[in-house]
Amino acid sequence: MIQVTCALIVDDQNRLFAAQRSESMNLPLKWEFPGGKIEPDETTQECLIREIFEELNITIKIVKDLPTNIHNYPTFAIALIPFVCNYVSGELILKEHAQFKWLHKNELLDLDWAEADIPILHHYLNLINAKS
Ligand SMILES: Nc1nc2c([nH]c(=O)n2[C@H]2C[C@H](O)[C@@H](COP(=O)(O)OP(=O)(O)OP(=O)(O)O)O2)c(=O)[nH]1
Repeated sequence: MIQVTCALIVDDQNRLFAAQRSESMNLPLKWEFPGGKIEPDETTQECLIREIFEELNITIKIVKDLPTNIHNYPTFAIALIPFVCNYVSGELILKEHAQFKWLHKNELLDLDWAEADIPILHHYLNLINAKS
């Protein structure tokens, strides 16, 4: 099973960052939380900070971990390890994705998400709805 970290990056208006995978990637044009596969000898947090810098050219701060979601796609299985994060610095430049959006909570479910992300999105929405 591949271990993949992903970032739920929240801005100061409580919008969440969503990125669309490009046509040439696995799961083409699906929306996801940016991140990537854990390399040997790095922690999940180190992986996520590295991946976000590689993919988006920004530095983030990890705020909180959310429960890992195990998902079986038809051809592979994934353990998707999510973290709530804040933007710290850097100009946002898309290095791999087709496009991105900053979305309010009521807009998030309209996107065509990668299947493994959907339980994570619901967990996040339950958390913030419980707070408000
Ligand atoms: N990054 C990321 N990948 C996801 C998410 N949901 C989901 O099913 N995936 C899948 C898509 C890919 O098959 C796999 C992650 O691969 P990736 O291509 O993004 O990661 P990577 O940059 O480390 O990969 P690579 O180019 O080194 O092969 O996990 C998600 O929210 N974020």
